[in-house]
Amino acid sequence: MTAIPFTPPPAPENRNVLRQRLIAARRGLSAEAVALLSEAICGHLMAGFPELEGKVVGFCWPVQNEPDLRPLLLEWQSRGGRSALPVVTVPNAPLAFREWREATPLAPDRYGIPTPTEGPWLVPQVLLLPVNGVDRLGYRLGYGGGFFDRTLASLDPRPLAIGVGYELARVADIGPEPHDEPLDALVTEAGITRFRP
Ligand SMILES: Nc1nc2c(c(=O)[nH]1)N(C=O)[C@@H](CNc1ccc(C(=O)N[C@@H](CCC(=O)O)C(=O)O)cc1)CN2
Ligand SMILES: Nc1ncnc2c1ncn2[C@@H]1O[C@H](COP(=O)(O)OP(=O)(O)OP(=O)(O)O)[C@@H](O)[C@H]1O
Repeated sequence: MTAIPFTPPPAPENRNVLRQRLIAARRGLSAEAVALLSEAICGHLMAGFPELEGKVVGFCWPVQNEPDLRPLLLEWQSRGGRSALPVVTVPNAPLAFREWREATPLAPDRYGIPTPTEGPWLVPQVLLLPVNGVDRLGYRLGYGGGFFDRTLASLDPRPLAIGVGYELARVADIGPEPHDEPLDALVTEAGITRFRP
């Protein structure tokens, strides 16, 4: 009998090991690589999701080599769209979102992530979620705060959830738990993966 190669999903306590490994791999990318990969991701989003350009789109300020989507958000703004950045009000709660424009003042939040200090609070119709890891069914590994799971579970209607990340974030199975909210689609430098219609 031939052995079938099979990597079992991580037990919940090993998610942090996987998360740290994937974050370290991304942090190993050069600034030049991040710029090229980010451009490719923005191109796929622009071409593949034309319906987003007039919407309220939540995204994340790029930290730790996350994809830089700012040029795309500015382009959508010029076409009538609005952009929003997450604001952690309290841990263990859904994220709030505040409008971001080029002139919006930002200050580091408790994690050091630049966050709007003024401007209207918005409800996103679409969320572009950075992924540290993502599996074949569209389950995502973030930083372990559970913020986006809580946010997706709390918003009605649920926003379209599009993961953004690099091919190096793909794993077979993150071992989803009941609270994990799957992505609708994933965009990497290689293109678009749709997980549900
Ligand atoms: N760029 C960016 N902004 C984002 C997110 C993101 O994924 N990327 N978030 C996506 O949700 C939210 C922030 N989520 C975070 C969750 C945990 C930690 C973190 O470092 N946790 C520490 C514990 C720190 C503490 O509790 O004081 C840890 O896990 O070691 C950071 C950010 C909102 N802003
Ligand atoms: N809807 C929810 N209600 C209550 N607790 C939740 C909910 N979603 C997630 N959690 C809790 O948040 C914690 C972190 O979850 P998880 O490891 O999936 O975070 P993550 O998706 O990697 O992080 P993030 O979304 O902040 O980037 C878990 O302990 C989980 O119990």
